[in-house]
Amino acid sequence: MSKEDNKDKLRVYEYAKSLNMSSKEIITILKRLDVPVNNHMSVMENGSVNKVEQFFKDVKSNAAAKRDSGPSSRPVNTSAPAADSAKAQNVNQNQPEKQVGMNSNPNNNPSTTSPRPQSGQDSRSTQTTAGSTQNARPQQSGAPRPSNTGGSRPQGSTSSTGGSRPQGSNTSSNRPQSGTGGSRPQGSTGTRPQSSTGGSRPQGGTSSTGGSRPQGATSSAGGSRPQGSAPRTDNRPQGGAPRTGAPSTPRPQGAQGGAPRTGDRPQGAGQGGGDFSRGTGTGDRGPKKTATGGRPGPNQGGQRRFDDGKGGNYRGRGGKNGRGKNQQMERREKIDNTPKKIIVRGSMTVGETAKLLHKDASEVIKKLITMGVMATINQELDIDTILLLAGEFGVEVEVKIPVDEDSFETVEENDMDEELITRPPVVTIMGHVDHGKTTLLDAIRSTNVTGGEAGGITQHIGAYQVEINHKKITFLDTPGHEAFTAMRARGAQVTDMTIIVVAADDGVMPQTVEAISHAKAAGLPIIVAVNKIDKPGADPDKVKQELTKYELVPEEWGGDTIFVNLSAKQRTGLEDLLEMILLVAEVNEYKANPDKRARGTVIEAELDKNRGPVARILVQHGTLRVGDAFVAGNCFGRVRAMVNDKGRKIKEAGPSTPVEITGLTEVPQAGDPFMAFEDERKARAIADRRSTTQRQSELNINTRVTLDDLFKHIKDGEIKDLNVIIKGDVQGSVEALKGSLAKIEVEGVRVKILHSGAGAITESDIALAAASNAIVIGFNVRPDAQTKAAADQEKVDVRLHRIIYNVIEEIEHAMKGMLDPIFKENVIGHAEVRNVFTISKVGTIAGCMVTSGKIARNAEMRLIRSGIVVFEGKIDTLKRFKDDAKEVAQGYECGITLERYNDVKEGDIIEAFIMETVER
Ligand SMILES: Nc1nc2c(ncn2[C@@H]2O[C@H](COP(=O)(O)OP(=O)(O)OP(=O)(O)O)[C@@H](O)[C@H]2O)c(=O)[nH]1
Repeated sequence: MSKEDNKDKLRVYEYAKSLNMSSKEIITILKRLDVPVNNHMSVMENGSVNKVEQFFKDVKSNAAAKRDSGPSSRPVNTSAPAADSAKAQNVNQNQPEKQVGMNSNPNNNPSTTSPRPQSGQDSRSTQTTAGSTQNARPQQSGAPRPSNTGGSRPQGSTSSTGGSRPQGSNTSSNRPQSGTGGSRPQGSTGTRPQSSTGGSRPQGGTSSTGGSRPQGATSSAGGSRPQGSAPRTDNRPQGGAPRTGAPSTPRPQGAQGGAPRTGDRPQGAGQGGGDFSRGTGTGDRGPKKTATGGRPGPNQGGQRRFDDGKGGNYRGRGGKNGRGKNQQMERREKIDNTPKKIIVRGSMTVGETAKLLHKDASEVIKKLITMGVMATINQELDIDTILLLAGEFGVEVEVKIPVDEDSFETVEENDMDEELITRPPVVTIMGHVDHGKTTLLDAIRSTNVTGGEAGGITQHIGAYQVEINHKKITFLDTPGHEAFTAMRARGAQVTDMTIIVVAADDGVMPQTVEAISHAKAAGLPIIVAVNKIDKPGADPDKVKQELTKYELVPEEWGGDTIFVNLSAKQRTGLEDLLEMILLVAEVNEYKANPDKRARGTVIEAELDKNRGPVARILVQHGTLRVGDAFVAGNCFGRVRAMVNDKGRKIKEAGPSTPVEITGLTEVPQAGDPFMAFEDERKARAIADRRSTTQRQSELNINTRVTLDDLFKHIKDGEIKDLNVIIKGDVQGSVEALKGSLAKIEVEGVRVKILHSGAGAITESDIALAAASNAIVIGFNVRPDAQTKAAADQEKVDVRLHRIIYNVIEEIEHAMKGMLDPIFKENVIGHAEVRNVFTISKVGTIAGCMVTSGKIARNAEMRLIRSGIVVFEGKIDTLKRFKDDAKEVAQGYECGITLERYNDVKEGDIIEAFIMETVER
């Protein structure tokens, strides 16, 4: 990987990570260098990287210069051979440079690191033995040791011996320096924000050797490291032994690993950390550090560093110092912890989102404010906001909305383009009675049997496939629009295109028009097959002419409808028809993903005497295999056997393949959705829940539109078109009605006539209305008993009229929400007549006892005698003793006179009621 490549779009945090430094450190350096930078997400241009690198170099050379001049730095270490130290020096000198190299390659850690591991490991292993043992000792012995470690190191110069060093006698003195430190040998000083680190060191110092050190080493070093490294290295060899376990450890590594390490420096730092901790492990802080340092993973500079950090925290906690520092560390960790990608399954609260992003809620809230969203921690964020928010943090989001598998037919699966393959189109044939639908289906089936399918004997399984030009077409075997629409009414969208068969000798007939309406209502492409052209008197052009009225204009006349002349009986023109089907299919690019669990629709199902429930299904997505568990409607099962339309047993069926399956527990209905599930238990549970839901929804009100609730649907924005089917006694009145309805103008909604025709209202009309959420208007026609029953069952609103004006007015009012209000009677109470007084000029007064509810002065009433209503009217006066009363409650006596009625008798019951309007 070239340096350049990696510099592309390099962000501060990435760069920092590559150096095992914190973003904050890099930001500080950048600011020092007057490079504009906002936060850890800021992009680092090549120039900035170079500046930082140069900075490191300078620091290094400064350090080297100091080192050379300052005699102090070299504590002499017993164990470290001179040669080593020399080596180490070199190494260190190199380090920064190499680091630089590294720096430029922030993304390359792995590769860069790779050499490192070995060296690291090597060194470590050696180290450990040398360093750690040695170190450990002194440490243990020396209580003070801890303190020093970190700080002393650089200064270690002062104290020469490991032993002494630890005591930090110096420490104190040195430390400060180091702390200040920056001053620290390397003069890197300034750079080091880590002087703070330096700070940490002391902590560490105090509390624990290793602990602080590593930190210091690792993190602080971060930026400074390079610098620090230089001197340190020097120390290293020497210090190796003496220097307390922790600190020294890395050194040796460095020494040994010298060469390789160089390159890796940054990681080296990390490793150093690791080593430190190890050293420590040997020493006091055993467990934690070991844990930390224990990870010898070669390339994990970064991780280690974390670990070190943690180690540091632990120590910090254990120790007395530096909560604040720990927090700093934590914060640093959090930054580094920012996930690359999160998975979102719906809206979440700010708190939850923050957690997912590994951020403080406050940080997220602040970010939201900058995005213009004021939110509290418990406020819900929708997916869009989460997407934006995550983007602000540079985090990628994958949205996974959980699927409600119970209503699997409504689940939309989005497949990637590359997962989709072209599937055969699914075709339905429709047309008027006797125009030749069945003959055409048979002709296609028998003449286009795929090669190799013996004898061409096909089995009726509700659909079949033919092949032409190596492409398949699936035909639904049940001709006629009723069956088609019945399926559609059940929510099944099975067909891709329709063939409308019109006999050339007969022309367009009522059911031709119906079929066209049904196909259009389903939004499907139409191909017109002009059949029976062999017959004398056949006039294909007349058919074309007639169909223009229904917006089916042939291409040669400037339209876009494909017409094919054929004779199903003589089997001519069939190929043309098939080719046209393929053409339409090609244009519409019907595709499906075969590599997922199967979904489809039940075309037919029955109970077979021998085989039990049998379902013919069309697989529409995925691939169905023998043995698959599935749900079909409210039934479930496991595919026991699968047979194709040629009667052959098959093991699997892909998209657009019709198959007959056995293995169901019950018989589903045509149009039921079908889906395979991972196991039978799940399929059973889903089927059970589906049937419960279905029972409940059947109890609930229908969702079909009626004129009574039309306005509500319009108000709720659920309806923009009022779908209407018009049937009239004669074509003339139908046309007149259509014309008038088209003129109705109500804002936000329009009348859409799905189908119209002369003749009685038929079951087919009801089916179309049910499938398309339409109302049916009958003008001077009525439905027969069967159709009426179908309409009741499907809850289709059928309006019967004899005067066009009334139809228009009713629909217009319904659209405007101006239909007369519906009144409902509400009985408020009963009173029994106990005495009757007749007073001249007043009339008959009924002395009553209120037996239930109350009697109100303004209520309406009916007088009931022996169960028969003898009068219905209004209460004239209502009195309690001599006073007028507004109402009298149950258990009280009252006097009542009725408006314009005096023939009240003892024992009569006065029922009071009020009329209330009911919201539509
Ligand atoms: N001459 C001639 N007769 C045909 C042709 N196609 C169909 N027929 C005849 O027309 C009659 C009706 O054909 P069917 O295929 O049953 O028509 P259908 O549309 O399926 O009729 P239903 O199932 O009742 O709706 C039969 O007697 C066929 O033999 C054709 O291309 N030419």
